[in-house]
Amino acid sequence: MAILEVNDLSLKFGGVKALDQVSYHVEKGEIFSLIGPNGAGKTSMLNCISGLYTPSSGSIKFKGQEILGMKPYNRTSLGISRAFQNIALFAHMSVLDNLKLGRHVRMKSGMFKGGMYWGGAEKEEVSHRRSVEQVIEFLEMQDIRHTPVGTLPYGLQKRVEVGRALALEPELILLDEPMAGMNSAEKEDMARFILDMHELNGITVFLIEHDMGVIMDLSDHIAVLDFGKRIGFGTPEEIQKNSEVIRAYLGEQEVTT
Ligand SMILES: Nc1ncnc2c1ncn2[C@@H]1O[C@H](COP(=O)(O)OP(=O)(O)OP(=O)(O)O)[C@@H](O)[C@H]1O
Repeated sequence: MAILEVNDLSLKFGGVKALDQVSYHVEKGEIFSLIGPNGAGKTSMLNCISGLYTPSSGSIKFKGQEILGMKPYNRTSLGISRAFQNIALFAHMSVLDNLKLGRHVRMKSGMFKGGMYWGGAEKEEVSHRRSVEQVIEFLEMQDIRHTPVGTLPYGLQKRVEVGRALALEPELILLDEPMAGMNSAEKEDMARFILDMHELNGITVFLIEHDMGVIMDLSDHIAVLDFGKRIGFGTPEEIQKNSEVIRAYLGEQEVTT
């Protein structure tokens, strides 16, 4: 069953077609990757799914429901969360507080509502805490729980950014280059976390990544963009044999699977 269906999606910036009638679908429970050269439209696609950009035409359905026109926080409530390419955390706050705040600002009771319905807010606080603790354990961040995020090495900051999205308990997690700038040990850890979130927690993973070894190893299906157009869609084997993809992108990449 498709958890996400993107149909004929187009997005324009002035004369630039960032996305040009792109269609594909993501199966529930799979690891799906979107690849392509710099400027191909990958981040723009994530921005359309998470609600930061409004496409000029087309449709995006999550679990059969049209989500275009919905506010980003409503998409989060439905079960979509996102880790940003450029880390979107509060540098002076601890890992724990960043994860808690991530949930507070994106989930039901705001501070005002919390003050009015104390019982509800208290229950919610307990559920925030439980979810955040689970994420800290899952991503092996116990040792750094009280460390200000800004003092952590880059690879760990990326891990906290992924944790912030995971703490929202998504059904679909959007990961924008979660391994960019990491060394190979950090990449291996992140690849393991991605596999575990998918295998142990049944989360559907939507991944943007430039490391083709990682992509070919992890993905169930891949879509390829070039200048805003979809030039390939299939399994890693099919994508590696696709002559248009090889010409536009893979030819210049090192694929070590
Ligand atoms: N807010 C914006 N305003 C104007 N143009 C934009 C905006 N966002 C993206 N674009 C343009 O849309 C096209 C696609 O950019 P996008 O960032 O989505 O590509 P990408 O595949 O994610 O690239 P990269 O791999 O470098 O992150 C580019 O031509 C880019 O300049």
